[in-house]
Amino acid sequence: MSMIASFYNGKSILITGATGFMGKVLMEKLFRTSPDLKVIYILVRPKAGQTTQQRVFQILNSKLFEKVKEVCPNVHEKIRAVYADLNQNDFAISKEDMQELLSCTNIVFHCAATVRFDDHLRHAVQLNVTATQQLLLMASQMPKLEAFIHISTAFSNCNLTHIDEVIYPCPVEPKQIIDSMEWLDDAIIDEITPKLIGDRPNTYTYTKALGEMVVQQESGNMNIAIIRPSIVGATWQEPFPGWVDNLNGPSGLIIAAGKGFLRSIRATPMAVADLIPVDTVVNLTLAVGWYTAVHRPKSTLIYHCTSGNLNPCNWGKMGFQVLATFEKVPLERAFRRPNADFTTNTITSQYWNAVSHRAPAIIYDFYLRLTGRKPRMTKVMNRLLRNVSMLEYFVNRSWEWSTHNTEMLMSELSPEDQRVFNFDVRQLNWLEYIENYVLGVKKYLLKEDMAGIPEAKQHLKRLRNIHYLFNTALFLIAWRLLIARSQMARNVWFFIVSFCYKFLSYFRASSTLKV
Ligand SMILES: CCCCCCCCCCCCCCCCCCCCCC(=O)SCCNC(=O)CCNC(=O)[C@H](O)C(C)(C)COP(=O)(O)OP(=O)(O)OC[C@H]1O[C@@H](n2cnc3c(N)ncnc32)[C@H](O)[C@@H]1OP(=O)(O)O
Ligand SMILES: NC(=O)C1=CN([C@@H]2O[C@H](COP(=O)(O)OP(=O)(O)OC[C@H]3O[C@@H](n4cnc5c(N)ncnc54)[C@H](OP(=O)(O)O)[C@@H]3O)[C@@H](O)[C@H]2O)C=CC1
Repeated sequence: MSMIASFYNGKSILITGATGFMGKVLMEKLFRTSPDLKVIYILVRPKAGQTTQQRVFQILNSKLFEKVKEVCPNVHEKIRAVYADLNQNDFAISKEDMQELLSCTNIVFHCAATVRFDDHLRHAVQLNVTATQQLLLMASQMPKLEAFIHISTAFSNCNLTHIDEVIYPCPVEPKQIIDSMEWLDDAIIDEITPKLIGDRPNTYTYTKALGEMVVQQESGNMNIAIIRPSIVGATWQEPFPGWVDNLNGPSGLIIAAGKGFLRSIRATPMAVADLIPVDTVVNLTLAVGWYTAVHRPKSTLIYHCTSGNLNPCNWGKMGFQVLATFEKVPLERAFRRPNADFTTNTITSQYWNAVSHRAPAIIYDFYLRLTGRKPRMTKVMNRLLRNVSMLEYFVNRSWEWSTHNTEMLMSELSPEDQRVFNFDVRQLNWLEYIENYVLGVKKYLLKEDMAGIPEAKQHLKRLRNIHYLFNTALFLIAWRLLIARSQMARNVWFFIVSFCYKFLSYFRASSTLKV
């Protein structure tokens, strides 16, 4: 049997961020491979009109958990949702719940974070730094704690190009930042944010770097490890290929491209697309949890969970495969036909934004107005382009992450564990993975029915015809205007017409001679 799977049996595990993309896959794998685990405590807040219990119920009844229910039919009894808000003091956890968590927890997986790039620094610090500090304080009071696993990001040091499995200090100490957030007002924070984040592109990467420093400083005697995944994408294999349930990272752009909203992007085709499937990240996380608890490394080990140095794929190849998949399985009700132009030039990119994105949106809004409906496409397009501009930093650069610790861990696993908790990204076939990713976006994220594919293809044909018709009409109008205003255009027109006439006469004469 797998050593890692049996390690988690009988354990009480605390997960933050369990309602998130990665947290759900982590829970699913734990229940499926270690159905005899004692309990999983999850810190959940009510959201979107749902109580914590309703949220858990919804997760357990989702497609992702179908296999779990076969292996572990009493999964509902093994999950304990603890009301908690990581933005509040002591996470607003009740005294009784806190007592239970402190006395029972064996392993902590800290996944919760704000992953928004444009979050206000105060909020990002609260969640990614202060909450991490508070959780470490809680963990230090857990007598049965065997390991604390912190999920960071490979981009926490994206201001560097070569990144080792070490913690790089930020100029200002996290404690100072936490203190200053308490008394500075929003306007001053806005003013100092660019200076604080320095050459990082956003508050997310900066606060995740501060979070790592906090982990290092507050580790005390605990067995701690940090995992740094790169861009987390849909599942590769488990529990089934292509599962994804949020718009982060490439998923949102795949939809925007498939629906024909986004047809070009400022991106470097040869830059490495460091995607990593979410099940690979989860397998590594569970292996790290086991290794950290059992082998108790002397220092805090950092594990890069990246693909670029072992099995690189680039954005050009990815865009090509996304488009190829949309040829076979198009999305329904596309706005325009999918296309993926990559340009590295800012002026060309602005030109395409005007011609290929904004102009069609304006024309469509004009059509909506004419038909008595409310125009909305320009607004949607502006928002999309703003969002895309925030991702551009990551698609125009390549990074090198060293993966010594991750490779060391792989060599420590038994062949059975290497199979059950596979995180060897060298085995990943990119073309197959991207195709499944696109299919997953269609099925699980957009909830589109595969039976609608013929209609979607028909719709794309109609869009192609409209496109040809529109271009022909545009050309004729432009030509007509030109002829009316320019003698030279008239001469060219006369030349073309007489040439065609002569050619036709010659053709007719030669065919008459043959008869
Ligand atoms: C020609 C084209 C061809 C393409 C072909 C395709 C080829 C492939 C090319 C691929 C290139 C990929 C590049 C990826 C690079 C990623 C690098 C990551 C590196 C770091 C990795 C990490 O370590 S970090 C984790 C990742 N972190 C994010 O990736 C957050 C980003 N993102 C935000 O920072 C915010 O998103 C941002 C943007 C501020 C907007 O913010 P925003 O407010 O304008 O828009 P939102 O997205 O919030 O919301 C808009 C509406 O979507 C609804 N919605 C929101 N989220 C939802 C959810 N999860 N599920 C359901 N629905 C959701 C929401 O409810 C709104 O709906 P409504 O309007 O009705 O309310
Ligand atoms: N996705 C990616 O591409 C990458 C992610 N990572 C890291 O992986 C981890 C998980 O990311 P991912 O699953 O994608 O992120 P999600 O945004 O999907 O999930 C974030 C989780 O944090 C929880 N959370 C946020 N704020 C609070 C709060 N105030 N109180 C309680 N819970 C809260 C969310 O709960 P709720 O559902 O209530 O909002 C959710 O469960 C993060 O640490 C992230 O930095 C690293 C690299 C890449």
